[in-house]
Amino acid sequence: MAKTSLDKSKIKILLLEGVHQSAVDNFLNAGYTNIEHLPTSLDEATLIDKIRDVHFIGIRSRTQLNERVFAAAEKLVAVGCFCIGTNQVDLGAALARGIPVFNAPYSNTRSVAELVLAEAIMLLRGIPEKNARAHQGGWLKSAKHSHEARGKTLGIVGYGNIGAQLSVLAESLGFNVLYYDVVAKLGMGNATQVASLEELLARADVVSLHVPDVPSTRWMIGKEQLALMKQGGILINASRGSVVVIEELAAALEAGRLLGAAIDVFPVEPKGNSEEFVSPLRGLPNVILTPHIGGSTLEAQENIGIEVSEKLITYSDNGTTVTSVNFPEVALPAHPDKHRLLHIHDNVPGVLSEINRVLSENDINISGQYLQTNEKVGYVVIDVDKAYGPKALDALRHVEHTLRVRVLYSETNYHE
Ligand SMILES: NC(=O)C1=CN([C@@H]2O[C@H](COP(=O)(O)OP(=O)(O)OC[C@H]3O[C@@H](n4cnc5c(N)ncnc54)[C@H](O)[C@@H]3O)[C@@H](O)[C@H]2O)C=CC1
Ligand SMILES: O=C(O)C(=O)COP(=O)(O)O
Repeated sequence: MAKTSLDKSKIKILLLEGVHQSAVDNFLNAGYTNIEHLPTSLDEATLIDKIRDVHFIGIRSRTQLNERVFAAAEKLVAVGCFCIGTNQVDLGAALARGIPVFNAPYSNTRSVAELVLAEAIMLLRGIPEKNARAHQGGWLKSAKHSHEARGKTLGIVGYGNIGAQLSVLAESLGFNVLYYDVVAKLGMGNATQVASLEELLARADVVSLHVPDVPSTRWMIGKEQLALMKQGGILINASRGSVVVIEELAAALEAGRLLGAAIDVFPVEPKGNSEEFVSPLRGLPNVILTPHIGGSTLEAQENIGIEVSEKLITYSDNGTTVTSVNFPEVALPAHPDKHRLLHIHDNVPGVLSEINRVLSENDINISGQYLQTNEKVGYVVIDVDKAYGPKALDALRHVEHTLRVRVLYSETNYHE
């Protein structure tokens, strides 16, 4: 057996941003004991310093994993985003180093949808201002600008998991639902897709944004789009702070063009709970400001902790990459009597035949081989009956275009 193997207690796991304890428990139960669990994100310099000997990192939406961080992450095997969005990770930089990135695509979907629905009702009734006044001893009893949700039109921009979940909840309350998406999507219930963002903005009483942070959504709602919204319309953004030009939203609210807004995500967010939150929206009436807590419920966080840690453990133990957001997806059987080689390489012609030539030259008989590729990377998993000797491993590492080689030995679950 190769002595270069690493046992589970030596695999270092760094969990940032208060990832739920359920993740720590899962890692411990799976035999991974070298875990550092921190309540906050780290600034770039500290992260670069810390990540050098880390094998698995778990983050949420705040930690930026950019090219500079990946360049320092010499031992990094995989990344877990304990959230939905993965825009904080340079997925290309990870892929170029053979590092799969996982997330939790559904675990906080419901939490966001529930919050948005509640905010829509609160804003339609002018509750933020009435509530603030009452706390100050005021009494704003009036039906002016107060509306039922029933019969109003909710316009959902981005009809993915959250948008569709919101659509179902909103219809049950009596909203008519319209949605705009760049992809043709099946509408839930009676929800109807419209052909353009402009049409949605013009027809909706409440507009809610549920798009990812991608180039096409960056600053997609600014002065021009706000001007298309109905007089007295409502805007809700619990997607990403880069989607709305916040100064232009503040201007529309101040001018009385919009009745209200609920904003959970901001172009610049405080790094932690002790830093001041600065925004042109502060102090505006009928504006709900929340500190990026759309997905922050105990239920969601516990489920996310379990889901993402399981994906990292499965990849570590077995090589499966199913649901990775940047990597070829390979679903692998268990390998109790087999030694498993994970070979990650640039997706160029000839690499697989070169790998097989090395195996054949070293008299290694293949009992199972699984290959998936994406545009950039090939991921081949090879099960064999006898351990890979150091000579064969060395040759496999030197196959041209190799990005990374890992070995999972069957008897001891040793990893390289
Ligand atoms: N506030 C919070 O705490 C949370 C925020 N989020 C944010 O919500 C976003 C949406 O989450 P999911 O619904 O799970 O994502 P999803 O990927 O299921 O849906 C996104 C939808 O947006 C559509 N889309 C992409 N570009 C578009 C464009 N230019 N115009 C219109 N539609 C476009 C996609 O086709 C897709 O249907 C996440 O990417 C994340 O940034 C997610 C969870 C919690
Ligand atoms: O799931 C997401 O994309 C979110 O925005 C939630 O982020 P958080 O885990 O609260 O930092």
